[in-house]
Amino acid sequence: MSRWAQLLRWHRTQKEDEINVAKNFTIWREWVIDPSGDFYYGWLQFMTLPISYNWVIIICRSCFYDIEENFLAVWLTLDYISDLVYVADTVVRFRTGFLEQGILVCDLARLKKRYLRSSRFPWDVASLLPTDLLYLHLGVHSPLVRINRLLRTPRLSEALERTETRTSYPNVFRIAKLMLYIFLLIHWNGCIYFALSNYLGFGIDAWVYPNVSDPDFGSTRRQYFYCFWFSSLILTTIGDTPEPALVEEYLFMVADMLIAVLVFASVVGNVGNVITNLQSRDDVFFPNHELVKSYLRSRRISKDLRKRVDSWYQHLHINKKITRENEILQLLPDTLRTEIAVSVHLPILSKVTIFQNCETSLLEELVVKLTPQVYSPGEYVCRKGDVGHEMYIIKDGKLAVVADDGVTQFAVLGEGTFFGEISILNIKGNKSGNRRTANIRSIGHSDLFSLSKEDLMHTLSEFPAAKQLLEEKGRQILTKMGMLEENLGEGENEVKVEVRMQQLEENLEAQQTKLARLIAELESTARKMEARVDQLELQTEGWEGIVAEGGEEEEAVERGGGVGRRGEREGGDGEGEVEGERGEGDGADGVESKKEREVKHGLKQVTEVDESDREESKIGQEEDVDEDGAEREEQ
Ligand SMILES: Nc1ncnc2c1ncn2[C@@H]1O[C@@H]2COP(=O)(O)O[C@H]2[C@H]1O
Repeated sequence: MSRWAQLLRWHRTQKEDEINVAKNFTIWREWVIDPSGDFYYGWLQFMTLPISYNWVIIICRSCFYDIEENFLAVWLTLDYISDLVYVADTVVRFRTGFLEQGILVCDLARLKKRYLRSSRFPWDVASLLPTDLLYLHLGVHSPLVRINRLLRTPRLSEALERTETRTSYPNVFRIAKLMLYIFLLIHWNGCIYFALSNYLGFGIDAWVYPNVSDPDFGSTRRQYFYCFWFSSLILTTIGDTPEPALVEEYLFMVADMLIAVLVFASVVGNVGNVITNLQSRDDVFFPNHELVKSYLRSRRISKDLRKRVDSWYQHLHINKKITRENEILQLLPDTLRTEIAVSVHLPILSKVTIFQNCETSLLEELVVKLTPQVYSPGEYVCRKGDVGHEMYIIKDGKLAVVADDGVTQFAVLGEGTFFGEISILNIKGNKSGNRRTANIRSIGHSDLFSLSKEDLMHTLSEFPAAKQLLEEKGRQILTKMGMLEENLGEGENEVKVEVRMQQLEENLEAQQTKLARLIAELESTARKMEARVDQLELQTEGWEGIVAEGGEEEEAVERGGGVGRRGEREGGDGEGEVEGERGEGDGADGVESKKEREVKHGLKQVTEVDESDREESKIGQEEDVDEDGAEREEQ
């Protein structure tokens, strides 16, 4: 039974292994390199080795036969290792992704197509051509056939560029890069000098390399270092080289001197650049001291004040304090700037008592608005009676709340505390309004963060709890100083009564307007009623006439023998209503007497007037109800 179990387990592990292998294979097949990732960067760094090797060794082996012959096995091994790295680099090239609309393209077919079509591809292929096959024809001691390997140099430039952007010391790196180029140039020049000497004949004159049969100049090491020294004398324009005697020697010297001019110019330019960069970095980090100094001199500022300025500068430089952080970071996007500010300042801000329990979002909002400031010993940060424009948070140092004599200290404020909030918070009952309530003096050097009134109010408007805390602390200080209005409650009551009075006056005005409208309406209704009564009287008279004539007409119709007209006339209920129903008839049947029409018309008008009156009064009532309702709400 246990054997079966073992067999089963073995089978299961076998299967798992197979699955893992398949998985790894799939991962490899889909493996794409992010050009901004660490792997790619590491690979570029690695590529500098074979490229540098080829740059240094190929020429060296070609010119110094001893070096070539004595270490051939080493060179051949290194050659083919470097070739393998080149092949691997080509694979990396095929699998390096690129960004399309900000997204990394991982489609291998597209990556392949892109590389094949790129301008780099032919050069990479050329750098990998198996030119070593020429050894068969020229012999194995002809390393110059591998010169095509130098065509991978753009990879070296890419690696150096990447390092320059990544390193924290770009200026040091730039100088190192320049030195590397100069070394390479001197090396190549030294090698060519040795080859030329060999061609012309060692020791034929003072200019060429001395005779190699001389034991002092025969060793390989001596040969190389002599040539390197000679080359560096020419290329660094130090001179003091033996006079050339042959045309070839002159040509070599002329070419070298032209190159030397370029080298010298590029050295001076690059070093100058680095110094300027360092200077401009200092200018951005610290305000320009020289400029301020000359300004102070030209304005004949007192020695004492100038000394204070100097000591402030010294303090900044010695303690590496940066006062222009916001300016330095202003080119960064908001999110990055906030993150940097948070990581730099948040630990200090969260030490501040009032901000300790605040939400992180409030702190993050505040942190980007902080401006670092440095105060020297004895300097006043604010003076009593000044208008307050900002509050301060103490990052480092001690400050004293002092009396007007500048000596008597009421309180000492230390790291993590804040001040200057009272005059910017508009605390109710603050007798000093927006004026500073005290003098604040820096005891030693102090690092503060200032936060402008606008920024603080804007942030606090979204965080009322923090505002209350700040106000509470301010009120406590004001109460201690006796600068808070005590009859604040009475004052509030006065305000309330005034508001109530105003409301009452407004209500009264509204009522008067309404009354005037009602009176006007009443008058117009009375007039209409009078007119209606007159009309009714007139119509009643007409009515009587019709009734009298109607009897005669009916008699006449009956006498005519036609189909009679049945007329129904009903007397109204005092307001007068007439309804007529017509039957079928001919000729004179439908004829209405003039008087009858007049009466009908009159009655209709009366009815219309009556209805419109009713409508009006109804609307009037509704309006009244509305206004009453609104008024009640107001009250
Ligand atoms: N007795 C005190 N103790 C601590 N801080 C004070 C004292 N008096 C005044 N301050 C602070 O000093 C600041 C001076 O400016 P403000 O009036 O704006 O706000 C004041 C308070 O923040």
